[in-house]
Amino acid sequence: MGIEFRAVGKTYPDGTVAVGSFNLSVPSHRTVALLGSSGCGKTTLLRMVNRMVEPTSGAVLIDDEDVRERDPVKLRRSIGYVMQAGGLLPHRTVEDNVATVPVLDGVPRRQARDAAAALLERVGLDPALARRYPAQLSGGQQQRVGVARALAAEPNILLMDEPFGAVDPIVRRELQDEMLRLQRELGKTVLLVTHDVDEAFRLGEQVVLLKRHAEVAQIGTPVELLAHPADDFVRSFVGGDRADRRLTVQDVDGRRVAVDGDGRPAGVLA
Ligand SMILES: Nc1ncnc2c1ncn2[C@@H]1O[C@H](COP(=O)(O)OP(=O)(O)OP(=O)(O)O)[C@@H](O)[C@H]1O
Repeated sequence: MGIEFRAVGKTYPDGTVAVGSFNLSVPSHRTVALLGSSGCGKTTLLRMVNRMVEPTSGAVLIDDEDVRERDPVKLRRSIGYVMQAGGLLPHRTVEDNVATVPVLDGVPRRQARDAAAALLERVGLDPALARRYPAQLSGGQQQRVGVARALAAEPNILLMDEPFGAVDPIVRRELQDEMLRLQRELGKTVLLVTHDVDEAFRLGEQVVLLKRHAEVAQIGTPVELLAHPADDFVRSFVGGDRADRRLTVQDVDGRRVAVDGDGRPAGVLA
């Protein structure tokens, strides 16, 4: 399932221009990261895919069909959506949070709960946590539940809005690794929003770096953005001018060690 943005614009009723005119093709089974500073329009773009926000110009297509042709409720249920801090329902248990959409879609509750238990395991959670409420979980566990919930309706498309933003860097890294593992197994079409360069580079096969009004500064693989930044804005955003990204090689007793611009070792070359 591919997603296409065709000259999409969004001006909110109060006159705020969130998105000028945005074009992008997200191929099936790929992970594309929308990267940019706060307020550049990332969330607005993401929400136009599942019609939580309607564009004021242009169109969003899924598999060549304009999403406006689709019933918004059905469309939303058919697309996984992972929000910052999990976005869980506080008064429902973990298993019921995960089972909510399948039950709405007509799956018997018992069956949906069994499927939820399997999904919790799949995202690396102990099924014993299924009966807890979200507040009884750590931030990282809540975010894993958020991913399980988004996967519960077996969507082909997964939208992720700063999904791992609310946890410390170590847990964040674990969640990113888990996401990469899951994505290798599942091969969903993933559109991810983040303001974190490292997250975009770790998870995104393609990275779309945005300026204000969702103007595209550059689209490319992480390697392309680092090696061939289109301009100073891109170079500065991706850290090409940052000492901790600039590596040199030093010979240490016959082994080649990569050292960053501040002299800290970054790794050993094989
Ligand atoms: N409902 C709304 N009404 C008016 N303006 C809005 C609305 N939602 C967002 N905006 C504005 O549109 C612009 C883009 O917002 P958006 O949330 O898409 O950006 P973002 O890149 O996701 O930012 P962040 O990373 O801070 O969430 C901002 O200027 C924001 O204030």
